[in-house]
Amino acid sequence: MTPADPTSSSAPTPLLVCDRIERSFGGLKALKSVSIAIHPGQIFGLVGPNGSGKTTMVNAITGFYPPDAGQVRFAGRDLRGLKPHRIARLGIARTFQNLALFRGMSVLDNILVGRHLHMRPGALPALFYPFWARPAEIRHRAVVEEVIDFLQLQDVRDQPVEVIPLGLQKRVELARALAAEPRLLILDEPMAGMNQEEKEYMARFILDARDAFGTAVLLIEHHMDVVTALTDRLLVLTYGEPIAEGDPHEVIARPAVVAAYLGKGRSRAA
Ligand SMILES: Nc1ncnc2c1ncn2[C@@H]1O[C@H](COP(=O)(O)OP(=O)(O)OP(=O)(O)O)[C@@H](O)[C@H]1O
Repeated sequence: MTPADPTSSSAPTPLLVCDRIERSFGGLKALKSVSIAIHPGQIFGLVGPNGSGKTTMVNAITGFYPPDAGQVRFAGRDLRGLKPHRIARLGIARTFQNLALFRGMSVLDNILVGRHLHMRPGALPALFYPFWARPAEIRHRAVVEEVIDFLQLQDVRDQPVEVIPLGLQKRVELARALAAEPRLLILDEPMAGMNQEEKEYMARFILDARDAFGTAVLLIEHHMDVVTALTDRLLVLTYGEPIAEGDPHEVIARPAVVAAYLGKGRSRAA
């Protein structure tokens, strides 16, 4: 552990701060005063039963459904009013609960899409292509090649993405997100539908990505074995409300959390 241990919630400056986020859909309060602080290099777990507000929280952070109240700060910057692509450009990449890959495109091209945030199309770069745009393109390709090596996707790089197994498709989504060189990676159920071996691979890649690039991770996941193995800190939501937060092993044993998962009402943890 380093002096400013990123896995500790007491590390000095959080990368992401969500302060008392509220979000409603019509009469439904999907998020009720939810706060999160994630530090650089930390893997932060967000769990809760179906419909508890996890994806809504991700959408509040990434600007897809801006909060009705509360504040999101990333790297010291207030994200209020920013469009999703601007937020992404600040260094937040996400994967989706349901795969959002481009069918008909190769694995390589799908991963290249992750670089588009860093591309600056325009007449001027095109005019001075050999001097200006070409070096940028070489750099984009180099980053993508590095990610392909890192996630061991060499064997399928030229295949149409829809023909490879689901576990590998999920890995391609992770690759596309990593290709953006994010400071915060948001993974919405990255192991859904995977077999045990695929889950173990994905878990290893998430840990390796954090270790290699120092990326902070917000992980939404239903598999509790994965959550306790990977996360440094855990927040549990039920009906849009935080009911427990802290050390993952300790949190999942709390009676309120057990009750929430067993559907035995909405008792609160201290
Ligand atoms: N665009 C929307 N319009 C209306 N209601 C929505 C919308 N998005 C989410 N909700 C509602 O908000 C609540 C929280 O949904 P959300 O998808 O955030 O839960 P979740 O914890 O991610 O669930 P799951 O584990 O099933 O993915 C649910 O009651 C859901 O029906």
